[in-house]
Amino acid sequence: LYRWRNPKCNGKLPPGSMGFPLLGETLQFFAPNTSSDVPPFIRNRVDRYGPIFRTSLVGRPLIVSTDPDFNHFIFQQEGYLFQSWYPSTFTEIFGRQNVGSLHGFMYKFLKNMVLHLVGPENLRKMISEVEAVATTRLRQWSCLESVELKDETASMIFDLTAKKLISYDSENSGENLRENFVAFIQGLISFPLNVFGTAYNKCLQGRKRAMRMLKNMLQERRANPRKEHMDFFDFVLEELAKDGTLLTEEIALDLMFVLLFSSFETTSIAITAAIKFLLNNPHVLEELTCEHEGILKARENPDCGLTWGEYKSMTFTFQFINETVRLANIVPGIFRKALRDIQFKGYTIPAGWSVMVCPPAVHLNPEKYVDPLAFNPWRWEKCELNGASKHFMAFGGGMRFCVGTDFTKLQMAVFLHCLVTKYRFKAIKGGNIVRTPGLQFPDGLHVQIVEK
Ligand code: HEM
Repeated sequence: LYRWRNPKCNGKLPPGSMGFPLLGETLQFFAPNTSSDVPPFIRNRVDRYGPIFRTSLVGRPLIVSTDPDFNHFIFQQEGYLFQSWYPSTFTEIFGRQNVGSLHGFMYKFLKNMVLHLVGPENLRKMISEVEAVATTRLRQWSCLESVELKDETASMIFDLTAKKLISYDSENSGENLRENFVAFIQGLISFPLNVFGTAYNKCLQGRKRAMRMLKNMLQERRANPRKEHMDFFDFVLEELAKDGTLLTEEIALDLMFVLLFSSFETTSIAITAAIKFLLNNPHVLEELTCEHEGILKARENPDCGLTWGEYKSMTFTFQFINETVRLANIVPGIFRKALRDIQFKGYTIPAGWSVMVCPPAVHLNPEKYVDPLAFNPWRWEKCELNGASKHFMAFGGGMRFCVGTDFTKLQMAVFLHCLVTKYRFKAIKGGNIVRTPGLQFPDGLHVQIVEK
């Protein structure tokens, strides 16, 4: 018990409690809460121990940071003192000595891939596609009494994203890839008890089935290769054919899984949260509608679709998006591992310990955001809206800054344009905030959408 509570350290550990042996403080950490504020687990410990504290989750020692300087340091030291987490298969395949170089390679591969597929050049071409999808979905939804917004937007965004990244077309596919992701997500940050019926078990099963589908798709593509590189599979097959590549089929499938997951779930939560904020703040809806109606009025040819110039002119919309992701805190924790003993502000973080940067604490800091729980897009007026800072990390920071940010913003802005110019909407039921340490969203928000 003494050793559990006082882990070995060549210096002074940050203060905190390691909880009970093995269990640590896992149960307290997983307790859901319904506030938009900093999770009570974090708030209570910051009050007691200060902005950097230690704890233990699911058997692993963890340092939690709400300190802007330490967060910044962690992001800047990516690959040197800290490393982000990737699915475990590659450690098993390669053994410990190669993990560093493989990790760097995987990161670059993933980043280049996303930039190829949904980077600036392709985004321009994508506007009309996103507009067409949003228009069709909204028309369908307006024929229904009400829609469960989170699920419907997730299905819309998944179709858009999976089509871009892996040419997956849900309508022409027998098995439903998204359903497997849903099972995976629901148990992603749950207590790791792998027995039939638990969320964790469903999560593992969902991942297994999704991986099997991706594997079949890759094999099909291998049998029918294409000349032009248009999606993730094309790039993977090219890389696999190279001599001396670090990529294996297994790693490629892992990356594909991570990418699909990190792209569609986040964006659909962001859109659902955006609508929830619009419902609660009619004056914001008014300003947003005004901006988008202005775009239509200024258009010379009313039959034309949205243009890149029009998209870039949506100043208030970009402020609105930033405020949405600040308050929604879609990614509640960003995890790293310390590669060696690290000294910071008099504390020592032992090598091998996990570190969690806590964006909600940063985004709800009253010293940086006046009245932090108020939804106020105007607070972003004249602020830099792209990139990250010590006080804004909804899309991460440093080397690992989200490569899908522009794609997400485009999808959100175009969807909002279609919504506010043609439809009215009202809440029918649900929509309370339910937060767990995993992904979080307004729970079961049903809205009715009617044509103007
Ligand atoms: C609202 C939407 C989104 C949010 C809030 C979000 C958030 C984040 C955050 C916080 C990180 C940093 C993770 C870390 O440092 O460990 C990240 C990285 C990343 N995101 Fe996003 N993201 C969003 C949308 C997307 C989309 C649409 C894509 C792909 C098309 C995407 C692909 C990625 C990739 C590839 C990384 C880098 C992963 C790595 O370096 O290991 N994200 N995102």
